[in-house]
Amino acid sequence: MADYGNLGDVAGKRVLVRSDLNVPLDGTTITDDGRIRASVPTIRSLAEAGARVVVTAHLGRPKGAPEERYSLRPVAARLGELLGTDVAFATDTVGESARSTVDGLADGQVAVLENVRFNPGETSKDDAERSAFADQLASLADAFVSDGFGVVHRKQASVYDVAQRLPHAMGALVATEIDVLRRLTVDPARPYVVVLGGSKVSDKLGVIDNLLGKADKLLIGGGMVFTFLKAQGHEVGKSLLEDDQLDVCRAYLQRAEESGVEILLPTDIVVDTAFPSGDRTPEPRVVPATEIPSDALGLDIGPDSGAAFAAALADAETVFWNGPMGVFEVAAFAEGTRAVAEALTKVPGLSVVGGGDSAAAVRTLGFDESAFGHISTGGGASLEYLEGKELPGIQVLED
Ligand SMILES: Nc1ncnc2c1ncn2[C@@H]1O[C@H](COP(=O)(O)OP(=O)(O)OP(=O)(O)O)[C@@H](O)[C@H]1O
Ligand SMILES: O=C(O)[C@H](O)COP(=O)(O)O
Repeated sequence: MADYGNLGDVAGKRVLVRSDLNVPLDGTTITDDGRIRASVPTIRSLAEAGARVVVTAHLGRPKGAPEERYSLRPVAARLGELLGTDVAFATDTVGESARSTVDGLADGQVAVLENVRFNPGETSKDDAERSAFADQLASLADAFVSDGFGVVHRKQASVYDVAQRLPHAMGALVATEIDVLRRLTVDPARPYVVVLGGSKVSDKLGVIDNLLGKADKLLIGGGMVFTFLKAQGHEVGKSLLEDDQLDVCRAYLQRAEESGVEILLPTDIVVDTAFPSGDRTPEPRVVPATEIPSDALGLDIGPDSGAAFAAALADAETVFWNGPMGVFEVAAFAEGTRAVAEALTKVPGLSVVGGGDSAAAVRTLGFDESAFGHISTGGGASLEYLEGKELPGIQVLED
């Protein structure tokens, strides 16, 4: 029998799959298809089991109305290439096109619906509006499979409400992601080292609060560094800074000292006088982290810091890394990220890379994905999991 988890035999059934196909695009060119590839196994196994697979997903953050640049059409085409089969595409989310596309599916065929965020009901904070949209989505299917791990922290119609309306199951990707992240929260093998970077500073400070009680070492790079350096009384020039988080950073440094957790900040920084853009040739300079000139901004951790971070990772049994160490998209500021990625490939224990940009960095810098224990498709979702927050898209499956 063609079983899919607790859904039983799915042959001939219309199965709505929520995937996270939110990939970076340059025009209509997909610059990193990692999330599409990660979504393939669940879609393929349902199709092979004879289901009529209806994929719903978002791309970017459109404001509840169609916008050509956020169309999933190129993503559906790439999915078809990866599956090695034609994938039908509906030009709306739950309208005429969606209905006729789903009606036209034979057993084992796959369709992708247009960007679910083109409908204002998807992300609405108004329960009635979200419910009405979820009713329409649910009417397109007989069962629901939740496989968009990157979006399970969102209480949105296609993630949360639709699961309340249909027999549902957790997809293989979500199950794998949760399994790996659980190993980071429940009795992780030690030493447990966490590396944090990137630019969404205030989003990520919350995770530090939780990790101070769990990790043995915390390595901080990327745009997060400067709020910490400033909190220690150093000048940071024009670097990324969240002034309203200075007290929070000071409190973390204090708590780390009291609880014996080692927080490693970079000792040298690669600076430039302007953020890289257009044709301007970067003019990188390495300066001590405590002496960032007033006209400069920090764009990467320096070589000494890269080596120190690598050394701190050398004996790690568990590592979680989120957020690049610098503006890795520009070669002059990619070396810190490369040093950390390289070190992660050598750790003796479990290494997890979490976050859309971190995963893209690893791939664009040419690392083989198999050199890492796990590359998570979730940025915000994996952080919220590690923060100990309840994820609505998981909780609804367990209810
Ligand atoms: N010193 C810095 N100053 C400004 N931006 C930086 C700095 N270091 C890294 N970045 C930028 O941070 C961005 C990635 O940060 P982000 O916090 O979004 O990472 P992520 O968690 O891996 O991704 P996502 O949240 O999309 O899953 C990159 O585009 C990089 O250029
Ligand atoms: O890119 C992500 O982290 C996920 O696709 C979720 O997207 P969102 O932050 O726009 O909800």
